[in-house]
Amino acid sequence: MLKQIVLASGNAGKLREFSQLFNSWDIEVLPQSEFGVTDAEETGLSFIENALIKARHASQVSGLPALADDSGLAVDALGGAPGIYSARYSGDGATDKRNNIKLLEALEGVEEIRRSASFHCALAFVRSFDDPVPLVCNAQWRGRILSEPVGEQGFGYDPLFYVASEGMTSAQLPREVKNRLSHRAQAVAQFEVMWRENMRGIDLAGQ
Ligand SMILES: O=P(O)(O)OP(=O)(O)OP(=O)(O)OC[C@H]1O[C@@H](n2cnc3c(O)ncnc32)[C@H](O)[C@@H]1O
Ligand SMILES: [Mg+2]
Repeated sequence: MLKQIVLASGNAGKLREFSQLFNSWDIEVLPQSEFGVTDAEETGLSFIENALIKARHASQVSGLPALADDSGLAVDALGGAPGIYSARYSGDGATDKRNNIKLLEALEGVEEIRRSASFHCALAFVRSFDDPVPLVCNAQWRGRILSEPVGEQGFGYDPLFYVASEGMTSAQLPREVKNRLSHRAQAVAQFEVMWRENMRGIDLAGQ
């Protein structure tokens, strides 16, 4: 039986990674745009709260179970900023490029050893919009912010995020390597364990 869940995101970079990360699953993960779901207002104060808001919204509009990702970059020297505001960091009309420029400006003059940072990813899965027992996972990926962008792959802050174990930025990593190491990959691995424990034998919204 093919099970469908809605992926509550409008971010093309995330959607691409999720389609690779869920490639071997026996569920069909469809982007929210296919169900006419528009972006929810992210009013939470944590990645987890925002992930739940987005998942509940997508489930309410589509009538299907939904999975949402709320993620971002926390820079230690900036007290964890931009954090949950990563997508909106450069204000109205924010783009990945403008966000990266703003980050470089904020870190100007900060020495290499103090440029540590982490990507965070919270995933929330709800069977229905009012699901009282959502599945929630949270993971992080440590790195360091460079002084200029390097690499063409990935999206968002990837060109500035240096991964010491690989000796390159996450925008230089082959996609299968990012999909093994990243905050999102780790959160999906946690989600897979929860899914196996919780969803065995449970029909998704009667599908
Ligand atoms: O809310 P949705 O619709 O999913 O799309 P979004 O782009 O607004 O997503 P978020 O609210 O979760 O904001 C995530 C921010 O963190 C950045 N980000 C998240 N994961 C990333 C990754 O793997 N590589 C680079 N940047 C990432 C991304 O570029 C955004 O600026
Ligand atoms: Mg968002």
